[in-house]
Amino acid sequence: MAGTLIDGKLIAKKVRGDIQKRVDKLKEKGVTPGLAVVLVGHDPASQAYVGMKEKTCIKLGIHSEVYRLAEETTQEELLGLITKLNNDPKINGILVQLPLPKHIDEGKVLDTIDPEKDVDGFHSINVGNLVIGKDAFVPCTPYGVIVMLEESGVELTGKHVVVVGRSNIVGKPVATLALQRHATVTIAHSRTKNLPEITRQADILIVAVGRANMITKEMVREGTVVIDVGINRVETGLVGDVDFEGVKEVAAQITPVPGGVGPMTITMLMHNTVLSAERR
Ligand SMILES: Nc1nc2c(c(=O)[nH]1)N[C@@H](CN(C=O)c1ccc(C(=O)N[C@@H](CCC(=O)O)C(=O)O)cc1)CN2
Repeated sequence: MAGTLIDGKLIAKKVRGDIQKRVDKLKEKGVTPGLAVVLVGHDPASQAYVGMKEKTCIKLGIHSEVYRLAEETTQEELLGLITKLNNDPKINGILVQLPLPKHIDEGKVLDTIDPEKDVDGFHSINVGNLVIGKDAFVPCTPYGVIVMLEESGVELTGKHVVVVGRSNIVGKPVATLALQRHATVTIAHSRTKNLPEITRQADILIVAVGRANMITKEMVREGTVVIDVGINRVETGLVGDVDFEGVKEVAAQITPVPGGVGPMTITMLMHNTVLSAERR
């Protein structure tokens, strides 16, 4: 292997150590941070992620409430629960697991969460504040990507960051965060022409498109740092958006799947929940 591995599990463990200290400090002051997670329906991957969030809260001593609602829950019922959680002093963070069933308006739900408890950073106010550089909750996966780069000694200033994918959850916010750190940023997407020509210009390549193994060795220049945000379930198990075996031969540093960005998502959620409790 030419490049070195960016070990998400190891970095997540280190960051969680710091979060643990902050939880302990809050508890000394009589404050227990609290996170409420709402899951609608029975998507197996979502159920697993919610279980992982609950387990991590318990490990860190964060109060955890999980609401598992039936697939046919109405939008009004869901908004009612969010309003109740907005007014609950035990709860510092509220997260609605995505994706939601089709009959529910995702934007309406996310904008009903109190922006001060919006630990996912998906409320329009937090999205807007992030873009203009004001105080905001930073969405967990993009935040995790930036922390991984920083912990791996990768400087962003002046670098060409190419983001493949323009989702609200990952592509757009990670591009914003890289820009704030003085990178030159290109966002590529499904309609981008000559994608390999663009990805080969990257110093740092961040891929979040949800298509198994779509970034091949030929699309990556020697010495690039490659961050794979994709999690795709294929017959052989979990794979990313990057053809790991091929690309690792040319990359300077690369994240694996699993064990790369994934563990950082839940870690940064814990960070945001503790931050919300500290702000209170
Ligand atoms: N409200 C939200 N919904 C969703 C988010 C989000 O940030 N907020 N992100 C994803 C899912 N997600 C957290 O919710 C998540 C995805 C992956 C992992 C993770 O640790 N993955 C492991 C593999 C785990 C496995 O075996 O499946 C890894 O990559 O090593 C954690 C959280 C969509 N929804």
